[in-house]
Amino acid sequence: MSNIFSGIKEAIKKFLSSTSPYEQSVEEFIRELQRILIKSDVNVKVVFEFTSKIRKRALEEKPPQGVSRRDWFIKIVYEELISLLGGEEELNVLPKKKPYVIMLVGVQGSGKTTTAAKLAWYYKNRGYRVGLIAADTFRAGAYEQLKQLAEKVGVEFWGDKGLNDPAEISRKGLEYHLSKKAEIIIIDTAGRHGYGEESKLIDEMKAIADAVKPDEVILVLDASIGQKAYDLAKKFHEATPIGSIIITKLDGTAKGGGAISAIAATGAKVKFVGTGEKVDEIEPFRPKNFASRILGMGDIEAILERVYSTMSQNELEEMADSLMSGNLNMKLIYKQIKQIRSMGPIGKILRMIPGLSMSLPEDEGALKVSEKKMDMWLNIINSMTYEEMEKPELLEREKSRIRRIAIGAGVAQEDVRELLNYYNYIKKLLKQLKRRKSLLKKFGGADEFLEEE
Ligand SMILES: Nc1nc2c(ncn2[C@@H]2O[C@H](COP(=O)(O)OP(=O)(O)OP(=O)(O)O)[C@@H](O)[C@H]2O)c(=O)[nH]1
Repeated sequence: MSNIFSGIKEAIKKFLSSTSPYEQSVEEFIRELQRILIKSDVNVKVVFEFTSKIRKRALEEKPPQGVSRRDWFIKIVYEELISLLGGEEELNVLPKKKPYVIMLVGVQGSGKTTTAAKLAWYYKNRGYRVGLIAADTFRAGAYEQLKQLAEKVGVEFWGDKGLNDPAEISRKGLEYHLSKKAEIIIIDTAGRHGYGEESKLIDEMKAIADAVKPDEVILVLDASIGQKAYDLAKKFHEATPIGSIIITKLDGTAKGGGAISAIAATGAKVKFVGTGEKVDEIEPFRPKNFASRILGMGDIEAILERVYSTMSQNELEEMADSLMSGNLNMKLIYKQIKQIRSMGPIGKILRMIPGLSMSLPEDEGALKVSEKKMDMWLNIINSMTYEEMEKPELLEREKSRIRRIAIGAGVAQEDVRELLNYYNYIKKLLKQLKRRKSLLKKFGGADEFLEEE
């Protein structure tokens, strides 16, 4: 099966093993990528925007020292794919307010009814009181289906088979659930009005939205929807502003490209994905995971790891340089603490300074700081004035500053003093290291000499 997943993986393999010049390999990869995406039902406009971004970056960006252009290119593709899928950030799927009214829209069979129940299950399990409303008056079975699912999940249900105006049903349902103190109310709407009656469906969505003023309209899309997705998403979006998207049936063999187009058409982000028919088969969408899956993470993991570790190595070196240039202040300490989690402790940075690694104390205990303490210290530095950050010595001279900073950061004065001690320790250490380095320089062959020491 040549789908979006296997196709792109194959193209990457070809790109990495190609012996053509870099620019030519990029062009070849891009042409292949366009072909795969269009075949997987991604809208043509979306495809060209996406690939021209990749091409531009691939030709303009210069990889940092130690990273090959081909590895850097893979990183570009990975990042652009994540951005196409909605960006690095995971969406917050919990409601911003209570009560929160969600209206599900989408064409017939996309999985709205099932998804309504899945959402009810998801939120109920996170402690919310959920209510469901059956406002699909077109499909005869929809009412019973949702009612049964509501029972299965164990949430309140509202529907009225005697009514045939979905807006009225929704309004009454909302009243009912509010009287029951529901915190999240989910409305399942119709997906069809009969052949060629699309405009009627869109009018109906508008009427429901007018009646209940939903906090969020979610477009439910079947992953296999195909080329129609882009236009369809646009149409729904014009009637009721789509806040987010749920892609269903991602467990199937769908090509999945249509869903990507819909994301681009609405500018909305994917909130959840459905991965099966059961009510618990729903999960928040993670663009990063999905991008990895498309690219075949196993294959590119080593490359990305190489690129990112070389990048942090370069940053480490930069920091070592600025430490050695002598202007140690709290801003530098702040920056260092912020990066410590991804790069390692200051001891590691100091060890990178050429020729000085051997001069560091064996026991790095004094250089180690717990994560909790790091957060506290960041707080403390944030409570300093710019002048104090530049010249921490001011705190030694005027003790009232310590008190003010402690109050500002909500910590004890002792904690401020401890940070100051750490700062003084690093300062002393740097001074020793510098003296040693200049002495060795004076007598020649410093670096090599030290390395052999
Ligand atoms: N494999 C799989 N099947 C799903 C998923 N979500 C829904 N389905 C199935 O898709 C079919 C249609 O789902 P419904 O929830 O009835 O669709 P609907 O959008 O409410 O349909 P209308 O009421 O006609 O608009 C059902 O057989 C569901 O079991 C999913 O994530 N994975």
